[in-house]
Amino acid sequence: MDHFTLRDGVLHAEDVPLPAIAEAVGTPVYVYSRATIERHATVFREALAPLDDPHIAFAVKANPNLAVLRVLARQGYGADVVSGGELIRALAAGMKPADIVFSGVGKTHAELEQGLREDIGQFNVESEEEGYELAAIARRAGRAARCALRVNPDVDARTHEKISTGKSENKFGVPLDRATAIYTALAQEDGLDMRGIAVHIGSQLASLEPLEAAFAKVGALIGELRGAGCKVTHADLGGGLGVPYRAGEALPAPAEYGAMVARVTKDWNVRLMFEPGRVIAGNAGVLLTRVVRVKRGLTHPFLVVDAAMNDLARPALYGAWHDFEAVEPSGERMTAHIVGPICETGDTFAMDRECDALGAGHLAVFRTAGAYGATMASSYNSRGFVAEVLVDGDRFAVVADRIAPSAIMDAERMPDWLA
Ligand SMILES: Cc1ncc(COP(=O)(O)O)c(C=O)c1O
Ligand SMILES: N[C@@H](CCCC[NH3+])C(=O)O
Repeated sequence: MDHFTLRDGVLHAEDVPLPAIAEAVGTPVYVYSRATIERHATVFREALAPLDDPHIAFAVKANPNLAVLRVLARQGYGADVVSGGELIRALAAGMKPADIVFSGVGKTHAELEQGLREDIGQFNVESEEEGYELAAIARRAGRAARCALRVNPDVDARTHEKISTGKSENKFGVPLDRATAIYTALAQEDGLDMRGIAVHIGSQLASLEPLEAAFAKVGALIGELRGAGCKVTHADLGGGLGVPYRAGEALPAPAEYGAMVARVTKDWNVRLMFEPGRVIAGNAGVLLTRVVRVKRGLTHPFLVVDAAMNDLARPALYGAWHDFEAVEPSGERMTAHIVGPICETGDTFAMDRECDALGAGHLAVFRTAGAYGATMASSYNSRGFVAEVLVDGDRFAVVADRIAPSAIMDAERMPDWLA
């Protein structure tokens, strides 16, 4: 359930009519609902109630907006970060260093130093090479970095190939059959406190089976590691739960996920950690856009909207579906190609889509845009960066300014030799 509903024929975010936001901030603009974020945070936490003191780290990549992170920090959430930039954001939003997990296959030397300096809770080490580099940095600082070893369980997550991370051909983690040797070797390093295993097989998972298969392999590995004399006190089970992108789509509920995790991990005797992203933020946001014009097409009209692939990349990147609705539906329907203004055919949100009838100047939303939306924006075609708004009851605030093309140009320099 989300808090974007029609009231008196006008789509609202909580108690705020979306036309009021378009009027005040312009379009395109992302609109997030605080109540929905909090509800999802609560639902996910409650789904893990059968577990003993789970640690939940929001995957910052899904929505790194500072205000969104602050809402989650107040819910007791930590952060899963994958860059120095995300680490700075999580700290700025009020997340405690101890509640931060640093994932990522390409942490630079500087990022490893930064994580250590901030004394973050855990590094999810993705290779033997990274482990030795981190150990050397930590030793020099007279410290021991708390680490989990991320394993690649070679499980097909049955999601889009570009967001699948747990197959042996994917770059993430170390192969399971080498994990015990690597863990044992890294555990000898003075600079490392090897304390657990991490796994994350992909995003937008529509079924629990691949997760269960991956977790079962982690369970066996934990047994093997302990048999080899290693300490294992933590297991990070990543994120990945899918969300409905189409009204009525059935996906595993967080409670089913929690029950499965409790069943599979009951004898592990570790502190479990989680890195949910999309399931918290996805349906907590919409992208509000205005129809620029309706252009006659061969089969159907083109609805040219003022949002584009630079604002919401998922349809262009993954062929992803986002429900599209009028803000003030007339009751009439149409079939249209929904496109942005960018000079690429890929700047297409939907082809042959049946939707509310819309005309030039009308407002509409792409739903389920709260995760992997604004965070993946670019300024392609010199369009500037999209604005973001957070709604809280009957009030709203701009939580990210629209960055104008001229401001982006300000960061560019003309070399002397072209002056
Ligand atoms: C390491 C890691 N953790 C967590 C996530 C969050 O995934 P999701 O948004 O699907 O929950 C991702 C993204 O897939 C990831 O790569
Ligand atoms: N960007 C992807 C998700 C990537 C998950 C990152 N590990 C999407 O929009 O679906």
